[in-house]
Amino acid sequence: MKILSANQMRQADQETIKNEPISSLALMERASKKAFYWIQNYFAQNLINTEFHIFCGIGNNGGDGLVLARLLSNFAFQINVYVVNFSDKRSKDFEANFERIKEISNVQLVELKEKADLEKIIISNQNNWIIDAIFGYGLNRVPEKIAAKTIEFINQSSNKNIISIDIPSGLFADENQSKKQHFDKKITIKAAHTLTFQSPKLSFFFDEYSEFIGNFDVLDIGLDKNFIEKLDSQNYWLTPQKIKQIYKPRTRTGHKGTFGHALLIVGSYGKIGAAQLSTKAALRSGIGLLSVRTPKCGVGILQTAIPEAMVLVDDFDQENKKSKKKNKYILNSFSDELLEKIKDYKTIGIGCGIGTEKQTQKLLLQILKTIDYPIVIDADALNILSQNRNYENDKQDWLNFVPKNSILTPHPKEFERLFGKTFSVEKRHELLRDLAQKHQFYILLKGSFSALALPNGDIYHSSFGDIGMATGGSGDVLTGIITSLLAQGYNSEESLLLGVFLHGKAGELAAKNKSSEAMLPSDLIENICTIFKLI
Ligand SMILES: NC(=O)C1=CN([C@@H]2O[C@H](COP(=O)(O)OP(=O)(O)OC[C@H]3O[C@@H](n4cnc5c(N)ncnc54)[C@H](OP(=O)(O)O)[C@@H]3O)[C@@H](O)[C@H]2O)[C@@H](O)CC1
Ligand SMILES: [K+]
Repeated sequence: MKILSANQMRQADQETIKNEPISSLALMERASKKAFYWIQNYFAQNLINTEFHIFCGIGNNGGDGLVLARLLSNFAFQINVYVVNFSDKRSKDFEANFERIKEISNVQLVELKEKADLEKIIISNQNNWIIDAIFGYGLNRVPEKIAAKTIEFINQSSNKNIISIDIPSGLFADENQSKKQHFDKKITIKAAHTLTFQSPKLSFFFDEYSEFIGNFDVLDIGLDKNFIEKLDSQNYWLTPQKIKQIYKPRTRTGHKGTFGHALLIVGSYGKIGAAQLSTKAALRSGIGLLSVRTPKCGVGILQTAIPEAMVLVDDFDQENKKSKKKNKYILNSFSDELLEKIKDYKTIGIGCGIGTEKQTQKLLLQILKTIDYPIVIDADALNILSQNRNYENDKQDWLNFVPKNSILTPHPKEFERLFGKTFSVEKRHELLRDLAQKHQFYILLKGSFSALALPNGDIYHSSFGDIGMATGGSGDVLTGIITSLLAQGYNSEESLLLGVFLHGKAGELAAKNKSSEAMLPSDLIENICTIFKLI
């Protein structure tokens, strides 16, 4: 699904009004009704006992708050509406709804002009909920005066039951909105739920902002689909619908060769667990044949634990004879014969638990210089790349040896080591896009919302997953999955998107069954089976 900018939302709003046609007042009613239905469904029988405190700005976000107040007044116990008078420029549709709300008896209307007005507000924790309709996508500078005071007041209230309409007030929908000002943490609503209209906003996908957004739901308010189709956007939200288009169900015919043969280069002494996790995950994700290269010390462990995997043992003994330096605890560089062999694999996944020893560095360089097919580069392989950046001489910058269409999977720290620090998350987002375009590879920036940057400049954002996945080993599982999909003939884009989906959904299921605290990366591997069946 396209992620629309605030400007595009405004255009879509105008086009819908013109083409449907519908008045802007009726569109506001329709949008707010969607929010009302969500609330009705969420509270169910409790709605009648709930007291709402609805803080409304004076623009259309505030207008939504007023409509919501009117609709809720038929069901809820008590409604308090506070109009935050941060400006005299009340919108037309706000005014229209303001006139209507005055007539409703169980709605208490309070106008806020200065800090002293806030001191009179009492919000208890018992069955009291706050609705934030102060600013929507129209926010274009950091709130001040009464708007700032109100937001601080809400955040300081002990009541954390906050629902934000469209976007938490104080947060910019996207960087273009902000006139280059950075948002102020203290003056941004911390919502438990955000009910957003038509399209999620870009800022929802930055981990740094998730404490403000809480859980978000996108409400379809029927904006002009044809117009949205034509809008240019390079930001997407990864949806199950997209995954359905990618997934290729298997037919009756086919053999193990049909589903590809990959090589995983993983593990070192003390990190054979990483090798096991990536290997198991690759096998569970449908690969035809899997070979694993792991240090000699890991061979027995791997062969015992995972009989389905083949271990590439060629040249271990030969190498040991040749050079005393070769060591059984780390991944050593390959012999020429072995290097010749690796040209035949469909793909390679390299990095999980490999360490950054000199010999292992040499191995990575050999691989990058030998093959021309896309591979998956993770963890220590990324760290090795970052130790071998050369900004003066392109020919010595290892990043330039990465085969086109390969997939790099850094977490934010690895990203920073590899590509440098950025001033803000928005800048990092643009850097991510530029890098994928410049180098023509895929970058998966991992996080609780992962960003998947494609060489054509598009970025997909994934909201699949669970906080329980933030643990050692989770990334190894993902590398195994993506390598497996690449080997099966999914192209790099498909492997990346489908891989992130399988991994994220497997994590959600693990959290559901075992809790975010107790789940393990091994649980993700077991759950891949169920997730395949759900696509
Ligand atoms: N998309 C859709 O189709 C639909 C959208 N709908 C709703 O409309 C919302 C957008 O409404 P909106 O454009 O009226 O802007 P909103 O966020 O209410 O702000 C009001 C005004 O505040 C001002 N302002 C900005 N920053 C400021 C600051 N720091 N301190 C003080 N003032 C500040 C700024 O005006 P300015 O002063 O810059 O001229 C701005 O115009 C949207 O989020 C959704 O809830 C639905 O109703 C129907 C369908
Ligand atoms: K809001």
